[in-house]
Amino acid sequence: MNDNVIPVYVLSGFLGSGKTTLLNLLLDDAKERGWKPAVLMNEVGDIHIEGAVAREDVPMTELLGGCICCSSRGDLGLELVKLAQEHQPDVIWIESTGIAQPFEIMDSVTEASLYAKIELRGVITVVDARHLLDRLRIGSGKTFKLMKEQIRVASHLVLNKIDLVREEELGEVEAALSDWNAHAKLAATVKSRIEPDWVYADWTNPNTNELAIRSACNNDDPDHEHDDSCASAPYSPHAHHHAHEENEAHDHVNAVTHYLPGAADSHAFEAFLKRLPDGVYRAKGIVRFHDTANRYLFQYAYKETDFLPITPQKTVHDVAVFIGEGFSKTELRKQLDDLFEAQD
Ligand SMILES: Nc1nc2c(ncn2[C@@H]2O[C@H](COP(=O)(O)OP(=O)(O)OP(=O)(O)O)[C@@H](O)[C@H]2O)c(=O)[nH]1
Repeated sequence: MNDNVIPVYVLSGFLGSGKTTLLNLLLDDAKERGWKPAVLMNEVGDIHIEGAVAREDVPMTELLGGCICCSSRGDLGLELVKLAQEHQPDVIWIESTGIAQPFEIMDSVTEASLYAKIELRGVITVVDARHLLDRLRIGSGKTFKLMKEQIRVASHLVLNKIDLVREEELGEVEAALSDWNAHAKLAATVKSRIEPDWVYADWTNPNTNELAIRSACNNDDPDHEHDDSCASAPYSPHAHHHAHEENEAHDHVNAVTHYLPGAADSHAFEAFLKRLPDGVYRAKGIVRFHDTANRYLFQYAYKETDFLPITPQKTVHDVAVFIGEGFSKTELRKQLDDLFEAQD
């Protein structure tokens, strides 16, 4: 059994922005790398119309008839756990419906981390450049608000369909994106053509333990053509512009999943929760303490904490997850490691 943590990526973005196009590209790439991917899809209607993406070799779960962020939210977590346990994939992508609220999805993904060894590694939001431009000009409305929210929580922004806007218009949309989310990595694309390492750059492949970096935009490659896909890759001048923000970007966290190596002192842990920065909206996890007999399920929401003693019937891992923005992921992990020191 693969005992490593399975990375989960959420593909977000408004209806028709290019998420499925991106997913297809990522699946092709995964195949080339010899990875075993799995996909969780969600459609608003009752019938999934993206048959094009269905592949026999990729485990795929569909949540139909609702939006994963509301009616079938519990199902998302359950299905995710099932996918992880049954297939032990190397990576899971969740393609969310174009009208999903990203914070809610993150909440259910991190919830699933309590039951299976998975970790939310990124939220990739695909933005239709033309559509956003039109919405910017109107400047209000439900759709505009939702697009803004999806952009705000992204770790990666794919500004797609740039073939449909003029150069000066592109500048206008880019300015809006960096205004709403200065920390996300940004790539401007046609047909969502990114270089996948741009997404995986800091991900160590769980099966090989090697950093999964492969530069397809290598100019030494005799087959290399400097086409759109390379122009939109992180190695392009455009993306270099954002490269200096990369360290910061890691600290602009949407969600942190931290598997705990040992037990902590219960009072020290409570004090740690009380001291959590304001940017942490939500935390939960399964923890063990030196000074108590039980393991505990803890919940934290807007400064309120709750501990429930548990006796799991099945194997569950000790883990703590945090959702919020503008707090330091590195600092949080360090504090947790200090608290939950591994026992020999
Ligand atoms: N002109 C243009 N069309 C594009 C581009 N990228 C994708 N499309 C087209 O836009 C349409 C929607 O793309 P999808 O990838 O299905 O978008 P989606 O976000 O998965 O759509 P939903 O599932 O409805 O949310 C398709 O017809 C694509 O071929 C692009 O860069 N430029």
